[in-house]
Amino acid sequence: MDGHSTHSTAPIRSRSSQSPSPSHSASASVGSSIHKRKLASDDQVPPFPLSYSETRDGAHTSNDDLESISARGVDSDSDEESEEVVDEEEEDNESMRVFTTARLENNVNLRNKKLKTENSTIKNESSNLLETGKENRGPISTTTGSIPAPVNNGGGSISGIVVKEDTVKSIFTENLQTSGAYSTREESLKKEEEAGRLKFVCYANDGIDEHMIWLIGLKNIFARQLPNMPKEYIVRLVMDRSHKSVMVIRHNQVVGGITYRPYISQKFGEIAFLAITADEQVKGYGTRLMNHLKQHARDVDGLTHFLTYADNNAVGYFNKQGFTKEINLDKAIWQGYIKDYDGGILMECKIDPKLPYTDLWTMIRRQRQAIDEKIRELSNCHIVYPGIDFQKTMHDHPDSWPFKEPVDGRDVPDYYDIIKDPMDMRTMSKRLESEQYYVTFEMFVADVKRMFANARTYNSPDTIYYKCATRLENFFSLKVQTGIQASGKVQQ
Ligand SMILES: CC(=O)SCCNC(=O)CCNC(=O)[C@H](O)C(C)(C)COP(=O)(O)OP(=O)(O)OC[C@H]1O[C@@H](n2cnc3c(N)ncnc32)[C@H](O)[C@@H]1OP(=O)(O)O
Repeated sequence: MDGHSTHSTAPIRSRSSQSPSPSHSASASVGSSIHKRKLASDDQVPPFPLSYSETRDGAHTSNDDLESISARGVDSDSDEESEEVVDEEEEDNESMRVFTTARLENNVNLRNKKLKTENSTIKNESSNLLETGKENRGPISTTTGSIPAPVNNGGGSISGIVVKEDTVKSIFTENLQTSGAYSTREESLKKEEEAGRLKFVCYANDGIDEHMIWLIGLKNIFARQLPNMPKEYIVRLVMDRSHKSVMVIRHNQVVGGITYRPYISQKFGEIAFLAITADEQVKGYGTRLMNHLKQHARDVDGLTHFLTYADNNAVGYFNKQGFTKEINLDKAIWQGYIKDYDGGILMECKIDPKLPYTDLWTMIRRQRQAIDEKIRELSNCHIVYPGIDFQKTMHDHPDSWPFKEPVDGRDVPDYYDIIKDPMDMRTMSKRLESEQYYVTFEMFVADVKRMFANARTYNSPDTIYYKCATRLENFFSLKVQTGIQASGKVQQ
């Protein structure tokens, strides 16, 4: 089904006007980076559809599913004025309880047993939260079961394009220097993926128990990281069958994800929610997640663009992921399909038809290497000269004694009247030791030449000072010449 008719009759995409409950504000202390945006205030709370409603891309959403997953009705939450964080956690537990009851009661005992263990992971996570005020602290020791790897049924595990590994250096510090933080983080996360410790999966509400558990985990992260967003609304979109969620799973725990709605016929997707759990932010997960999302949305959904209302605080992150405030996508394609948020800025990202998003870092590294090679062809800036040992070269020479210290104006009263730009070896030593002053070899040579020129300006040719200056300068020039020739040989 296509067009706006569905939009007007089944407002699944509308966003509620529900003002954030105090519980959402209370949880603002939980995360290091809390999402401030909320739904536009003039919107109405969209009712759950009365029955299965067909969405534009043909997906179905069941009222019963949503209601059974949501712990409380929309009204109950919107009326509450003084909810505590504890209530929020209780709601999560309650949500899990209703979810498991609705979903799992018909399963065989063995299956139930297994899922109970899995649920205890999430429940333990909640109780852990009550104690620590933080979320998703990694695997919990009491957990004995593990959630089986999700099945790739078209939207499952996302794999990147394989790139030859031989160009990839493995030493972290070396990579940081040669490739920058982006590539280093991406490379290390890719290694985690290959080792099976990290995975990126994409699921919708497909009724498969394991997938539902992941989605509930993601919903919990959104609820805490986006405190101004009504939780029912989060549940609704995450569980809406026309939405998909790309999730980061580390050690079998959800640590973040993106929920988006692909508008297949219009070839664009709307990112509804995005969050990484507080403990794991700014470690590169958000970037890698976005790269997996782009690759999946392009290769599986056939999308060419993403739109999102980015929270003001997250605009910097979206910029770094290639989103701009300039919207190039024809308004007719998206207007009416996506919903305004207060405190959000509409941003767009064009998905490149060819880029290997999950292996961008190898491209960046290769481009960097190619540029380095070109610079080497065109300039000598990469050449590091062996260096001249200033102390040994000059200080030990028998003619250096007149130049070792600055001229004392008390001994030579008119010296500084005649020599306006004095120089001596002590001053040059200090400049050398600072490692800041002589940024080029030429600057060093200029100081040496000035020192000798000063000596010959102030003193007449028959003086010892004049003669010392000439002999020491000849010696120095010879050393420089020899040094340059030697470094030329080193390069060959
Ligand atoms: C549509 C929406 O849902 S908008 C709301 C977005 N979600 C939130 O704000 C919830 C709280 N925040 C989060 O969950 C996370 O911080 C995210 C999802 C925004 C980013 O995930 P992270 O894993 O922290 O991102 P990642 O580590 O990959 O950082 C990528 C880059 O973005 C920068 N960055 C991360 N978060 C932000 C931010 N809020 N503002 C500006 N820059 C940011 C990082 O410093 C890093 O920069 P670098 O590459 O120059 O070093």
